[in-house]
Amino acid sequence: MMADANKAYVGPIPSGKKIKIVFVIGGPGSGKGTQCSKIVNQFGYTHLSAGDLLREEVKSNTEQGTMIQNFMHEGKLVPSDVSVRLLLKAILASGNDKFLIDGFPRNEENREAYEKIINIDPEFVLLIDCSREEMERRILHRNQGRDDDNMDTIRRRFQVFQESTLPVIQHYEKMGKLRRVDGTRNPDMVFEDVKAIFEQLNTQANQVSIAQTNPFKRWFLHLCCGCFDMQDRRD
Ligand SMILES: Nc1ncnc2c1ncn2[C@@H]1O[C@H](COP(=O)(O)OP(=O)(O)O)[C@@H](O)[C@H]1O
Ligand SMILES: Nc1ccn([C@@H]2O[C@H](COP(=O)(O)OP(=O)(O)O)[C@@H](O)[C@H]2O)c(=O)n1
Repeated sequence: MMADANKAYVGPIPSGKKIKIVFVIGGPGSGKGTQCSKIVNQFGYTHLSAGDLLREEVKSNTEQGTMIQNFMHEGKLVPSDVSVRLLLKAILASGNDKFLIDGFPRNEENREAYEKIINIDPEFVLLIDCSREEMERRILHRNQGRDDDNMDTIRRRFQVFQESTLPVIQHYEKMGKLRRVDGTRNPDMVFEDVKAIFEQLNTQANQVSIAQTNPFKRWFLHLCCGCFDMQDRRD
């Protein structure tokens, strides 16, 4: 059988490599990319945008690129095994061990394909909430020359968000993994809330590693937390 370069085998991720994943989801134009670049600057994650990876693939002028372009032009979701394999390839190519996956999963099929192919439990799922009017206004002013930023395609993308992404949101909410921020405010204000969520994750991770590695520090931490507890009660 002829090897097809576009469907070349990728993966799996070496077991034993501890990788952190955070999904960033929200409607089109909610500010996912904008917040991701702030998170990258402050917390050292690698930003992987499913949409950007697909747009890169379109530029390759392959049969797969043309297929992707047709889906994106209509505002439809590209088949999940394509987007998941692009994500896997990008994770493997990066030296980093923590990733923001932006614009993914967008439907249950995306989520299931991810669980089958990559299967790294996300630390949490950041949802950027924004009103439709505000998202529409932002997209129409985005001015990045994207051929899907036109009124007909935007309508279809909103419909996909309502019908296909909401079940994914509900899934992670049930699992206690959803962290929701109000994205209608200005980018710095939104980031204040986003930052607090990531800081909380760091604090939890530090406490776990201290507790695992050093019994004296564990005792000290316990003592401090006890003191802070008492302080709180006094206030
Ligand atoms: N909080 C915000 N307030 C106003 N404009 C914003 C905000 N966040 C992003 N934008 C602008 O809105 C447009 C869409 O943002 P972007 O981050 O590309 O959204 P998404 O990745 O969710 O599609 C961009 O032009 C961006 O500069
Ligand atoms: N998981 C994904 C993400 C994006 N896409 C495609 O990429 C398009 C643009 O997604 P994007 O995340 O770059 O942009 P926004 O729609 O969020 O503004 C979507 O409308 C889909 O056609 C996809 O098929 N599957």
